[in-house]
Amino acid sequence: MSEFDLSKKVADRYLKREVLGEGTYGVVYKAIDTKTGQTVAIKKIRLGKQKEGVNFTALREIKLLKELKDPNIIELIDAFPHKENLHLVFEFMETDLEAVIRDRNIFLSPADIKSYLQMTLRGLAVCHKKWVLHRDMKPNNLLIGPNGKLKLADFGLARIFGSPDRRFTHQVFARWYRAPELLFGSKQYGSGVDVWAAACIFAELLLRRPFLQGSSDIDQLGKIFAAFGTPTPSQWPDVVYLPDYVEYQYVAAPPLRSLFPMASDDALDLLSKMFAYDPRARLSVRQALEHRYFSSAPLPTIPDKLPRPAPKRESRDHNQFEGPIVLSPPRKSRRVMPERDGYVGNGVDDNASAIKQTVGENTGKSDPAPMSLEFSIFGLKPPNRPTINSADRSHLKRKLDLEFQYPE
Ligand SMILES: Nc1ncnc2c1ncn2[C@@H]1O[C@H](COP(=O)(O)OP(=O)(O)OP(=O)(O)O)[C@@H](O)[C@H]1O
Repeated sequence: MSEFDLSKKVADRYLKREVLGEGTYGVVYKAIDTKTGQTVAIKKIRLGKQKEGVNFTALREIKLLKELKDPNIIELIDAFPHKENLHLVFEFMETDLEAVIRDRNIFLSPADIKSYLQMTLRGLAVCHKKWVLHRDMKPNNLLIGPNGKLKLADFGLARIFGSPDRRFTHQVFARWYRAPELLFGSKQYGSGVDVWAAACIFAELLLRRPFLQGSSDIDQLGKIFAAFGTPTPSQWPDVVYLPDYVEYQYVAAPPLRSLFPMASDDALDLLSKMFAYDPRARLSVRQALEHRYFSSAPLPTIPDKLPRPAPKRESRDHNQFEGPIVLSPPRKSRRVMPERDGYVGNGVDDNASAIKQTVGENTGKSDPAPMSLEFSIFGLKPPNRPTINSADRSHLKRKLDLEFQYPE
């Protein structure tokens, strides 16, 4: 059986039901695993033709998810290439935190807010322990399962950190959740960017609306300064060295209590420390989890007692996708996601190319299908697709080895 047939065999295992939505990297479908009867979500990622003919985002997501196994991190059940796409099979989640926050029929008690924040930070703590930044923390990337458990999802932008000279792009994160060092162009940021985003999510849980809704990067900084005052040299000595730093007119900080009138003193204390300007002074996720806010009354609500909206995953194209997965042909044009609602999209290259690189060991759920996660990306060669020569191949493999090296 050819490798193409093998990947088709794996694809046939999943009975596609309906479109759940479309994100930056592709469409997400609800599907049934005909082998186990389990409902799953399949993220179909177009394999873009990038410099060396590989979509690094997709490979990165797989690699990261394999390393990050935790009750508060979405489980990657399977991954397989088929035709022009990479399919990532995740456990199915009913809703997400954005839907909870927006649902006006839901009352969130202080204990409920504490519970959602605690689960968010626990998932993040696992990422940071493994030297991984999430880098796209926002409420709709925090999925909620049938038992109320919150899980971090969408690691498409996440990336390894740790090496002191490793530089990153600062154009990550939905703008409203972006830390000030990113807005000032920092390229050597650390785990503090996720803590800032988690603080924005905490604030959003308290306010029931996004806290800092900038309409541009400059406006985002303006919103931050209006809330916390312009940073003083004693608060953030190194800010002046950041690439895009410009001096702003001094604005004094209003009392934090005036912005969060209903929050407890402990909640405000934690919030202010997660929102510290200087990333070095900002609490780490571990420290945040040890804050007395989590041990003082009221204790966090247990997940399955948390209020949740009715499952929002309704069928948009019901019946249209019945039957085994039928994959659409590759799109030829380059698609650039527009900015919407303060969320920053990423350009996605839709042209397919040969997939390469062995992805590695299985994520757990036993699956004898030979292409399941263990698939050799180097080996896949769908018909009429460009191939790569061996020089390109070894260059690419070296690059990927570097890319995926985790610090001890
Ligand atoms: N495991 C899952 N279970 C159920 N629904 C999911 C799952 N993963 C994603 N979805 C849903 O599929 C849709 C698209 O998700 P995706 O993560 O691709 O993009 P997004 O988070 O909406 O946007 P962006 O890519 O810009 O962050 C969303 O409605 C999301 O809630």
